[in-house]
Amino acid sequence: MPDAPDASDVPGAPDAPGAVDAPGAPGAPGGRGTPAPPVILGDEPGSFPHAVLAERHPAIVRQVARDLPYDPARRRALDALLENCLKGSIEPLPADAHDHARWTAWDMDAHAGRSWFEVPWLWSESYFYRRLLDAVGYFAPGPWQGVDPFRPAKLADLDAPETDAELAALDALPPDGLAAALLHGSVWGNRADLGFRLSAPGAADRAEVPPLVADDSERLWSLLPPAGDATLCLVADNAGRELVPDLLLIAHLLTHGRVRRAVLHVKPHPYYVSDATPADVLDALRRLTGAGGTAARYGHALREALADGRLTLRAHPFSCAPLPYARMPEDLRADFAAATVTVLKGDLNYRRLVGDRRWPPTTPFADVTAYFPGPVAALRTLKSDVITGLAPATQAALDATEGDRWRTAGAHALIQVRH
Ligand SMILES: O=P(O)(O)OC[C@@]1(O)O[C@H](CO)[C@@H](O)[C@@H]1O
Repeated sequence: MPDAPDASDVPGAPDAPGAVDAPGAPGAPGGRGTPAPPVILGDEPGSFPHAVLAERHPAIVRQVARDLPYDPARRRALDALLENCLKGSIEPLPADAHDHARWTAWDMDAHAGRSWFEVPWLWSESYFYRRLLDAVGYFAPGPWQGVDPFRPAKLADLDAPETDAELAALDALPPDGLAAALLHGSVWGNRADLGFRLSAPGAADRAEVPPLVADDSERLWSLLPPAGDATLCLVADNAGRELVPDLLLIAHLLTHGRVRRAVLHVKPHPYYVSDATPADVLDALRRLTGAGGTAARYGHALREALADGRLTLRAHPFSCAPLPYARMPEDLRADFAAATVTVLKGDLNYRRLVGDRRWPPTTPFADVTAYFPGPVAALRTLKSDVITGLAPATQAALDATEGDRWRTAGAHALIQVRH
């Protein structure tokens, strides 16, 4: 299902290849004189990025082959992808691929011919999902066109009994605590990431409501005063049990007058297993309206807001780009610039926001996001090495008690805001 061209298809667009990815390049996140450290690659055996390429991706291919009755040709293509990712080199998209020009603008030629482990990890992960969609026939005319290979896993998650319990719990919350509870629900909902659970089974349940390592929630609320005129842009991450609390938060803000208009960005096609697409938004709305109580009320409020234009859904091609947001195209930049605040959900969006680099954890969040065209907030559980904005004492305490594990285990979270 070809998606619409975006500004980055235009030669010379501001996100031209190489513009800001090179360490220390002008305009690289790091702004205000903070030199940019090296971009993270997947080439170090034993490292988290290496394990994602060598272990998580094969597990994802096996899951997809198990979950849907693909025909022999599709299965051979999945096997070939696996072989290529582990032992081969990156092959460019076929010249007639609908998004060939876009991927060319997104550095494809620079990385073709190299091992998947030797190019920026953000790039190789993203390209893996693009190739996986090719293997299952997602873009090609035929019976599998537009069939989400991750839909069985996403629906199982959405329909899990835990979701019923979470939705019913809403009715027991005191009205004056609802906004804070929904914000925290949205943050911790980010643990419901199906790719992550494949390689860290049980991780999402292990920690007992662990503390936030940074909490700028007061700053976030100050941007959204009651009876204000705010436009909220929320860049979603996962479907199912993360999208449900995200939607509840949006519904609450809209119905309580803290936000006049909301824009919800989702992915134009399946990505990183559980990332939300427009179809997943409809599934989540169905789940809400069928639940009863506050959840159903909010579900109906969201349907009305979509219908009358107070809530807009976007599926921009750059949402599936293998690049940092510093290279976003002009139309997306304008969207974010028009928002009172843009809330970016999840680990991958965090990596793209600050740059997928080995930042010292105490690097100021405001510095690395200075390029962003308006106030920006990150709501994320920690599932990869990238981190900025920690107080020195927080980093010291985490290192002392957990070694390096706190960075990737999904047991900590953060709310960071730059005005
Ligand atoms: O963006 P999300 O859903 O919070 O997390 C995505 C994730 O599971 O995938 C990447 C590794 O593949 C990491 O950034 C992170 O662990």
